Amino acid sequence: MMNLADLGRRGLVLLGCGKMGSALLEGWLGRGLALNSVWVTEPFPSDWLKGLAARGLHLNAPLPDAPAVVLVAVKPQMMAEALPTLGALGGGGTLFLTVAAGTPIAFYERTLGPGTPVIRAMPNTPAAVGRGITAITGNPLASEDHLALAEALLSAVGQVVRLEGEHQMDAVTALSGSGPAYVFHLIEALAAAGEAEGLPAPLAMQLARATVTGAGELAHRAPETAAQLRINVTSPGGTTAAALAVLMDADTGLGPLMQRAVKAAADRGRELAR
Ligand SMILES: NC(=O)C1=CN([C@@H]2O[C@H](COP(=O)(O)OP(=O)(O)OC[C@H]3O[C@@H](n4cnc5c(N)ncnc54)[C@H](O)[C@@H]3O)[C@@H](O)[C@H]2O)C=CC1
Ligand SMILES: O=C(O)[C@@H]1CCC=N1
Repeated sequence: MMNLADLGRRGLVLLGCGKMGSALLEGWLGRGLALNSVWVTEPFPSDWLKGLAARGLHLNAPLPDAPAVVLVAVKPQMMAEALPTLGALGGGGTLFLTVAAGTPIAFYERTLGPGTPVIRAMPNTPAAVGRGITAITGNPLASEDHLALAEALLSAVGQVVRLEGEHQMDAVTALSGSGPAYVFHLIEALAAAGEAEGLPAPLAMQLARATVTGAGELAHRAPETAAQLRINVTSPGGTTAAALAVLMDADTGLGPLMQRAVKAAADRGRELAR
């Protein structure tokens, strides 16, 4: 049975440590993972990573023979080049936990050998502040212990949900994996709209940013549904109702637009899988 103590003893390997790998690593180190139990393979290490290496993290060093977990966090486009370098760790007791969008579990099984436990996870960047959400699903070799270990690791940086199966992964990627970008773009669009109504740019951006983060925090904490929170802002015949008439238009509103955006992301995930 594998647990977090085992992870400290046998080691955690990160293949690729860019934005997502760093967000996860930051969360784990914050939760007490020892620097000397982490091996990172990263051709372009950040200054942050180099600083960690100076304090005991193994950076671009020979890997342990049988680490407890390999976290795969390279771009799908780099996968075919990067993953075979870890071929020797496949088919043994090492769990491969991958966050790459689009790359199907079958690819890892083909590259690492059929006896390899693989868990595919889709996190998002709010993990950097402990407020991510990650969806996971494993191959048949990923045991309940493996899933529990992945859950323990990923819950260090936010919520974790288990999927029915890999068939849900492209939709999840399109919703929560890419979703933070849609929200950041909402901040940009809201600020630009404020500017168009005559506000100076810095003030418009301050108002937009605080509004989105404040509303997000309220949605996080309040027991009411999102619909009820929306209704609470909307005075009959008032300003919000006028805006929502535009945003909730069945043909030209945010609903159909968001559907198109999420479908484009899910389609791209399916394309990357080919
Ligand atoms: N950024 C995000 O919001 C999310 C990203 N993901 C997934 O996480 C993965 C990484 O994405 P990001 O961190 O955003 O990209 P990134 O480009 O910031 O990080 C990828 C890292 O892999 C490194 N790399 C390239 N070739 C390598 C090799 N041969 N061996 C080892 N490392 C190598 C790069 O130098 C880079 O630092 C992707 O597969 C993406 O689909 C998943 C969920 C959310
Ligand atoms: O844009 C991407 O492909 C990755 C997956 C989810 C978020 N970023």
